[in-house]
Amino acid sequence: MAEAGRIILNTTFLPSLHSLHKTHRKVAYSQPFLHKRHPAIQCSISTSSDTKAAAKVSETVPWGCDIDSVENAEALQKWLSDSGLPPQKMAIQKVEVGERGLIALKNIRKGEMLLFVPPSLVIDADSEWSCPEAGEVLKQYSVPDWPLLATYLISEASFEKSSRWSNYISALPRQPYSLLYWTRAELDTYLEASRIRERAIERITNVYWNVWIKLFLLFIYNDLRLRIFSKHPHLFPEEVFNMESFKWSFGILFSRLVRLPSMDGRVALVPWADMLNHSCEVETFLDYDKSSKGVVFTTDRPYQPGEQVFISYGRKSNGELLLSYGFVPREGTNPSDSVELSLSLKKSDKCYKEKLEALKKHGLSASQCYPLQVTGWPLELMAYAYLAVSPPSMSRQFEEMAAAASNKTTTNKNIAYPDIEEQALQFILDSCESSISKYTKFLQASGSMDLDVTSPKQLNRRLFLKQLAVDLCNSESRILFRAQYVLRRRLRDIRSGELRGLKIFSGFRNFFG
Ligand SMILES: C[S@@+](CC[C@H](N)C(=O)[O-])C[C@H]1O[C@@H](n2cnc3c(N)ncnc32)[C@H](O)[C@@H]1O
Repeated sequence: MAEAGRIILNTTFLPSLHSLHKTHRKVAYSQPFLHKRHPAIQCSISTSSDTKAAAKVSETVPWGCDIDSVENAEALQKWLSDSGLPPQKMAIQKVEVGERGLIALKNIRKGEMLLFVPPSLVIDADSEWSCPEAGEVLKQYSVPDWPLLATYLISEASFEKSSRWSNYISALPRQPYSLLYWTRAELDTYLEASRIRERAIERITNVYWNVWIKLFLLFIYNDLRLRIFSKHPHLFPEEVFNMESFKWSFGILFSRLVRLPSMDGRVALVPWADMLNHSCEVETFLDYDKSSKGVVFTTDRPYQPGEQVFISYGRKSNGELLLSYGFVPREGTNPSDSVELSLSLKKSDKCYKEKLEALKKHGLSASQCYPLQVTGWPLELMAYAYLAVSPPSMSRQFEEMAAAASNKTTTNKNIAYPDIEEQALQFILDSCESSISKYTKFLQASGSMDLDVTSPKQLNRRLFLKQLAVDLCNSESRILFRAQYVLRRRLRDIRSGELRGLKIFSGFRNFFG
């Protein structure tokens, strides 16, 4: 699950998950159906109509809370303290950035260690189930961590108060902010200009619509249903384990799961720590501290009482943050922001076949996306542009260009062909401008966009989604405008002959510096 692995919080902690298991508090387990389970909503799978999809959006699971509910978070805080969380220098509060977050109660120094969530309060693949038979069955089928945890969360949620995690689950958002909750129609309408739309559709596809089943076989609901749930309906009743409840649990995992790279990539939910919001201005992340035996992080700036404390979810673009976590940082605040620029070979190219063959040899295709940043772009992008514009007389260099265009090869990327440099830069500029025109069209239309709503609640949601889309488009188009400016200037210089022959553009990584 490379994609899922890429979007989880950037952190390394907990030396052994088996040690977590050992220290788990003993709980009185309930037998399936001795306790009444809370059914999740009934739903059917439909891909046929956008109207149906839009109607389904209001359906939510019957557990969790409103995304900004502080009452449930306070109950969580109390339960955590009673369950072994040591006194904290922070408290959960409503915040301006991120709905709820952790606020400093006292002065916090730079370099101070905070949190100390003990292993017994961490949820991972070894956590004990309120319905142990269900856990056993998933283990028998060797279900990987992501779908296992998704199923675990639903199972525990359905046991309501009899689950030891009921206070935690009650404080989780009923509808996490995630593109998973955007319908196909909403993605089409709001993210028309951004490449992130395709990524979002892929992700939704991964989780619900089975198109990438070969790649993510064990990670999707249908696979679990067909292979496991249908064979054990008494343990996994469909009124609890259905599309809607999986959408919720995957939404929770995408936005709150913490990676444990030092544990061979194992993953965990860390109550309390997962109340920390992301800031692009901090570098600190969650970790396991062997001496204090808890999940901690070390501040990289001081905080005064009342200030919100942040961690980093990793160096991600605004699009990636929207995709996984459902928010877009303020424009210009994210140094890791990037936009994907799509480049394609021209079908009319006399050497189309040869170029495509060379690309395929290096794992590339006729269309490739490369990330543009406000500070520059990868050398691979320039190599692809050289290949795309090179004439038949350069066919012997196709191989070298294709190799340099691939980030899978270690060959020299720093190639330069002064004779075709102008065409290559013009080729990139054309792609940039075609992308810019899509953004401009969207941003112009967004002012008068028909939100197509039938209720005030739906209006709020659509306004919120539209604002996210506008923020993303503004930040992505800002990068494209910067690239356009630099490319035009460079072309003007080349054309006016000032730079011709000087070959000073061999290193493009710091192109904008
Ligand atoms: C790990 S949770 C953090 C706690 C969360 N704010 C809550 O109330 O449960 C991640 C979620 O917090 C929100 N979030 C985190 N950082 C944010 C930020 N910088 N701006 C806006 N929302 C943010 C997003 O909704 C994200 O999906």
